[in-house]
Amino acid sequence: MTLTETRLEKDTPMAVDTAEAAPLTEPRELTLSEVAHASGTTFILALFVTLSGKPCAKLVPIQAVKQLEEDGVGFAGYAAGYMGQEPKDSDLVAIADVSSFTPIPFVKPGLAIVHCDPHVDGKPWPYAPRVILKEQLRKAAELGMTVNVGAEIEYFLVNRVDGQLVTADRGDTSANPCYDARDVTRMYDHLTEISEAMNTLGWGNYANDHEDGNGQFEQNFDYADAMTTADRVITLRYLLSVIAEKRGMQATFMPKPFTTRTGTGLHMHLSLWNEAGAVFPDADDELGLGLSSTAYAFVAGILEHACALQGLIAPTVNSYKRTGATATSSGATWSPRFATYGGNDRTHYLRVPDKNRVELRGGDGSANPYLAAAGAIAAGLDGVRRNLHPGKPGSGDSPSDMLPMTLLHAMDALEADDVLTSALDVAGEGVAKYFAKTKREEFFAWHNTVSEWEIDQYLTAF
Ligand SMILES: Nc1ncnc2c1ncn2[C@@H]1O[C@H](COP(=O)(O)OP(=O)(O)OP(=O)(O)O)[C@@H](O)[C@H]1O
Ligand SMILES: N[C@@H](CCC(=O)O)C(=O)O
Ligand SMILES: [Mg+2]
Ligand SMILES: [Mg+2]
Repeated sequence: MTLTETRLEKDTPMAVDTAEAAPLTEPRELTLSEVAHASGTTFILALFVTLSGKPCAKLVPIQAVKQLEEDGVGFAGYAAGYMGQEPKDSDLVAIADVSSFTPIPFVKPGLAIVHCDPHVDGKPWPYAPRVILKEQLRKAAELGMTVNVGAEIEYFLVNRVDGQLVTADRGDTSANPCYDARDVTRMYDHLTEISEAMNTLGWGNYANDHEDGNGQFEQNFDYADAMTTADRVITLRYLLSVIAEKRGMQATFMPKPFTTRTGTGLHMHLSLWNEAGAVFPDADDELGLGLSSTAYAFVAGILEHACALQGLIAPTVNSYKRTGATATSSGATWSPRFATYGGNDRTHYLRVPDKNRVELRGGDGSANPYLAAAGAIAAGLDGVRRNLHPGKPGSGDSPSDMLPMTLLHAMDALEADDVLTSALDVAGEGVAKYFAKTKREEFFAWHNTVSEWEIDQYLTAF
């Protein structure tokens, strides 16, 4: 649970005056208590994420930082929900990963977040999303590769008025609000507060825009290694939620909050790297995308496992109103219905914007970023190991490429897919079954609820 000085970014608030800490002859590892004290932290949110993507934390005062560093902090896993625990089970002990330590004084002066790995009885808990992603990164390392990921955070700013969901900016009602300069300006204080926070942290916020749906925004930050990006997605969702609340709004990452408007994606850009550098580019590519055979194999792996992967990157009932075979057509919503790939073309499941990366557009704001990255990497690496080829880019949609229509179809596909179930089952069987079972229950809970639509449709129909 330590951090080497050389990994600290100079311009982040956690940078330490190293002269005080140790001689500079060799990089030395900094402890949680050192980085916390050096950054003026007074309270730490020791945080882990459940399988459903809920951030859970205990607020630890600086006086107890040594205890957090040495023993972790305990949680009743069953109470957290969705962590594979029963009420009788031993505590989940969250062990801080100091490399994820992030001061967030923009929320409260002196506050920091540290992402933690839940353990049970001294061992990493296999139901913990961070533990699952770590295992997949270890598998990539066995192939001599590391994975970089860039994530795009889209969200709506909303309010509930008299039980109705409305956009927080009531003036934002244009038929095509995408990129509208006035909508961005009206939300200026919120957007710039988030932008400044990201840049203070050294994340490289480079754009903020109004998206395709009224009240929908996107705020971008630079890619990093897969684990860092997954942690940042969680941190940013948290920041967006609490900063929106400060202004009397709610930030929502729900995939499709409004039936008739564009949904909320979590696009993930992925690239592979080895000792020689970037693995994806290859100037000799005959198919014209500038990709190497390894990149094509990675693409082919994701396409082959796409239906099962949707179960991880589009994991709610609501997800299938944004994407999939029966959702509104792709041109209008920019979300895919078919598992296809192409060049710089946003109607595909996998888009290759340039020779350096592939963009996976199937995921949405309800995705757990650790499971989403783990699933995408497992699928892609399966293609690499088997040296698959995806065929020509841009070949049209065909019924055999259809993405799942509902969460239930996605769970069937997930359970039938050995590669993705083993990606979840890092310590043998259990997690994939548990995940699918819980998601099926979610599906039937929704299915068994009588909706307004049904009343309108059937009340006087017979
Ligand atoms: N080689 C790479 N590996 C992984 N991620 C990358 C790489 N190069 C760029 N990225 C990341 O890809 C993401 C691009 O997001 P951005 O929203 O700018 O693109 P976009 O997909 O064109 O947008 P949209 O889908 O909203 O039209 C950023 O997070 C960026 O840092
Ligand atoms: N909101 C779209 C993406 C829009 C875009 O490409 O910027 C989605 O659900 O994936
Ligand atoms: Mg974008
Ligand atoms: Mg995108």
